Amino acid sequence: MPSLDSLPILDFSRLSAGAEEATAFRNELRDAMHEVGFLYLSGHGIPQKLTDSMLEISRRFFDLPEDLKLAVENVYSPQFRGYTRMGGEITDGGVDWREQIDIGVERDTIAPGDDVPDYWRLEGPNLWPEALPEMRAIVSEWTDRLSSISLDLLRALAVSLGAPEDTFDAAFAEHAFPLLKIVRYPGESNPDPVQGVGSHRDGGVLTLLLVEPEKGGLQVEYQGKWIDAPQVPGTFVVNIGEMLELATNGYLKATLHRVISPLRGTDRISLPFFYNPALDATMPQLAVSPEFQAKARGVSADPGNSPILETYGDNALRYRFRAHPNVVEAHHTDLLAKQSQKA
Ligand SMILES: O=C(O)CCC(=O)C(=O)O
Ligand SMILES: [Fe+2]
Repeated sequence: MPSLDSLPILDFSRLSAGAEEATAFRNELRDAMHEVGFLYLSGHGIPQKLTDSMLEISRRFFDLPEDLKLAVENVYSPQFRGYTRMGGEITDGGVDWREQIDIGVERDTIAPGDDVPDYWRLEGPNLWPEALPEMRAIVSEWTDRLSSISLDLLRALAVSLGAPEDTFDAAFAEHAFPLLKIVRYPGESNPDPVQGVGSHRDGGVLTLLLVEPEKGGLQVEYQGKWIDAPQVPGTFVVNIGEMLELATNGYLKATLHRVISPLRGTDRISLPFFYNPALDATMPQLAVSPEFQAKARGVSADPGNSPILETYGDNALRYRFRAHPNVVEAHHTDLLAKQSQKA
């Protein structure tokens, strides 16, 4: 593939514009996710009003007084939900210059036991800021809509690779484990930017990212170079996570990316949504047709050099341990020895 100045753009509405358009969309989706692993998705049908409400409630959250944000700090959540203060997260061995709130699926906690895998510790309630009671309903509509688009994209990818359309459905049907992060990158320096979030691959299946209008900072690796991926109006950035790379034996690519901090005097809000399967799901190995299998590259090395684990929950827990040592210290020191073998 020739060099690339910007990510490909694909119009999601083509998937429901007749058989021919749908096939063309699926093939272009597959090729972009094979070559680049990232694209902009337009035509997704999310009402602008909902997007505006999400960005507005996000900004209001970050504008809350520090003590109200710290009242929902992740250190109070064994499930790693809630607020991460500035400098409280580590990626690629470096400190990320961002604050965020993590919101997952609202479920009961699961009692520990000898036969209960450790990753079930990630199931449980969210921490919602009391000052913003309307946040819950907006976020829940957002995650429902994004889950539905994500599943359609997965089905399209399955078909495009010659596999049954429902290949991935079971892993998500009953107990999917999506996660929304609401993130703010403050502008801290000038002229030399700092690490907003360090270079990484996403650990799940598929990520849909909304960035505030007119904000840059996201960079995506392509052929050994960083490509800028500024916000494009009306689109989400969509990318492949490591579990989908694993499921396709590397045919679809989980691509390295990072965010460079904005300059002092500005900031940047983004909403990465990670569409993840049930914690106990193993990704089905896709029966990729021979034509594509021949071009599969195998699976990229995890940045920490450890193999991607087959069960999603094992990966999820490992990522959480790496990124949020304060939560581990408060709730999970009993697992430290076991986890450090997997790290
Ligand atoms: O904020 C962004 O633009 C991307 C964030 C990201 O890559 C992540 O949180 O995994
Ligand atoms: Fe990411």
